[in-house]
Formats: sequence, structure tokens, C-alpha cells
Amino acid sequence: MTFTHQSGTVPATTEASAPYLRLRAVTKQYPTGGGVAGVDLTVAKGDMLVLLGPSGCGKTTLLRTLAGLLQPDSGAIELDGQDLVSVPTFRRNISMVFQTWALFPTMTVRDNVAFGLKMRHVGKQDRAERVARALELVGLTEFADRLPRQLSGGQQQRVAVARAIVVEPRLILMDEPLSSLDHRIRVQLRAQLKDLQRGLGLTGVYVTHDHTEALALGDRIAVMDAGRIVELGRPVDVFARPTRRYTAEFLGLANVVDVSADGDGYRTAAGARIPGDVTAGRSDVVAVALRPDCVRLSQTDDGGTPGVVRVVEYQPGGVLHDVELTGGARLQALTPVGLSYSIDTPVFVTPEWSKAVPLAD
Ligand SMILES: Nc1ncnc2c1ncn2[C@@H]1O[C@H](COP(=O)(O)OP(=O)(O)OP(=O)(O)O)[C@@H](O)[C@H]1O
Repeated sequence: MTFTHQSGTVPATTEASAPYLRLRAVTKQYPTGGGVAGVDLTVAKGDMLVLLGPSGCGKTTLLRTLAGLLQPDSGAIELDGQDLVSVPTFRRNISMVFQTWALFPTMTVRDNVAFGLKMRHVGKQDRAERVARALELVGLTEFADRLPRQLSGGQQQRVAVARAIVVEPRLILMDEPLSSLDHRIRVQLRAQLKDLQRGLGLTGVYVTHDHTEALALGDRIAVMDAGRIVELGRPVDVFARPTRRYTAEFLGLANVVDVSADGDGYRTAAGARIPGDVTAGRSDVVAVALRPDCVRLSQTDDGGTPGVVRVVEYQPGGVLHDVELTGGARLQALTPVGLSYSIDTPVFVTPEWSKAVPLAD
């Protein structure tokens, strides 16, 4: 099931477009430590920016600062060329969708969705039409007279989304809106959310610590660490060619191997040589990432490094082997199902270092 919407797909814009939302050196520190520091960020109109990072890295703080629920200590926030910091929360016309859907329990679905319009003194007729339209967009028309407790979690979250979009916000902010739902509903709802955001041309900032969600929803992804943005780019770039060790490790790109400079190339602690053209003359390289499907396994001595398979895990894309190399280093190798090895099998390991991705600290 997908949301229906009037326009076709609004093409995602890229960072090259004029920024609609702009943050300059935004800092918000708590007296007890934590918060965000020196955040620079732009979001183009119609784009969804995902803030991705582990618990406590400052994602919610940044989102709440955008919403006006927190005042930054310093820095500037502009929306559509207008300073936002001086505008009170209720005048920003920014909608938020939270992890817990926070619906009014004694109000019907219709009244929950109408609430924001009522607060904005939208007339009764107009209100009814816009609520009906929002409920249609989230596929809940037939549930309009129910109370929240008479809905499933996924349906309640769709009410929260309807409530957010009905006011035609200038910006929609979402803080882990799908994380309390079970996997199947989460996957379904995130596809619907993307469809809806694109169809309505909504500009949004979406917080998550789940990288599959970030990949699915983001036009761009900002990876956060300890209150700062450490990597920013299109999903395909952040995932396929991260530039920082932190990002590669956080995204679980299986093999992150420390390297040191060696002539015109690099060398791993285990002695493997990485050609210089991989790192293209970069001087800040401290490690490389190598996808597990770029590591070949063989049972015959083909010149590879000897090792023993320690862990075997079946995954949607094949079989992941965790191999302990002679000397103790570990490498992960992904093979097709028919070419897998069982635990304790001695193997020879050949990493395709020419496909390694250089990483800075
Ligand atoms: N109201 C507050 N008072 C003091 N410290 C806070 C407050 N809110 C958050 N912090 C601290 O600031 C840091 C960032 O918190 P924040 O909630 O922004 O992180 P997050 O990335 O959204 O985490 P999560 O994914 O767990 O929600 C954390 O160290 C947190 O303990």
C-alpha cells in the first residue's frame, strides 16, 4: 500500500540547490555536558536530511533547536532566508513527529488531526476538507471516528503524520518516528513516508540511529558524533565511500583495517601491502574499509593468508564468514550461499585491497 498524492514525484534536489534551511555554527551545550557544537548544515527545499548517529550524539538536541523547543547558545538558523531563532515556536509553522505518537487520547482521529488547524483559527469548512485530505493521504479515512487506543501502533503513527502534514508545515521534523513499531510495519511505513514526503514536496529533518532507515529515507545523510557532524553526503556516498573511520565502523562496514604509510602505498599490521592509488596521495589515511564481498576465500593454497573460519552467519546477501587469520587478525568475507564454509574450516583469505576505501580518523 502506498499513499496517494496529487502530484507525481518531486525530484529530490541535491546540495547544489539553493539551501532552504541553513544552520551556521549552531551550538547548544547542557551545563552537565553533551549537546551540539558548531553545526553547519544546509537542506535544499523538498529534501529529507537524515541525522544519523548513536544514542547521545546530539540528534534530538539539534532537532529540538530547529523546532524552537531549545534556544541555541550561539549560531544562526535560517529558513527560507528568514532568521528562525528569534521566531517563537508556535509561529515557525514547523511540525514534529515523535517516537511516541503523543496523540490526545480522548479525541477522535479526526479531532487529533484537526487540532493544529483549530489552533491556527482555520474555518470549520476548510478544516474539515483539509483533515479529510490528510487522512486520505495516510490511508486512514475509515478510521476518522476512532479513538487512538482503538488503532494499532502503525495506524497511530500515521495519525501523527497526518496531524503534522495537515498544517502544511514549512519544515517537518521527525525524531525516530518508527522505532517503536515492529520491523514489518516499520519497513512499510518508511516507504509510505518517503512517498508522501516526495509527493508533497516536504522539506524535512529525520533523526534515526538505524542506518537502513537513513538509507531508505535520506536525500542526504549527516553522520553525527559527540555533538558534531562528521560526515555529510548522499546515502550512496556515505555508505559506499565513507571518509572517516568512525562512519565506517558505525555503519558496520565489516572490515575496517588500520594501516600505516609504506613508500607510495600503505601496509596493514599483518603486512599486507595496499597500493598507493587506493589512497590517491591522501596524507590523512589511518585505516581502510573493505567490504566483505571483496574478500575471497579458498580451501586450496592460492597464495592467500591462512586462517580459520570462526563464525558463520546467513544474511540476505549471502553467507558472512568471520575468519581468524594466522597472527590473530580478523577479516569478514561474504560468499554466495553455495560457496560457504562451516565453522573451524581452514581457509586461505585473499582481500582485494585495490577495492579498499581510505579512511581518516
Ligand atoms: N535536557 C538535558 N539536560 C542535560 N543533558 C542533556 C539533556 N538532553 C540531552 N542531554 C545530553 O546531551 C547529549 C545529547 O543528547 P540527545 O538527546 O540530543 O542525543 P540523541 O543523539 O538524540 O540520543 P538518542 O538517540 O538516545 O535519543 C547526551 O549526552 C545527553 O545526555
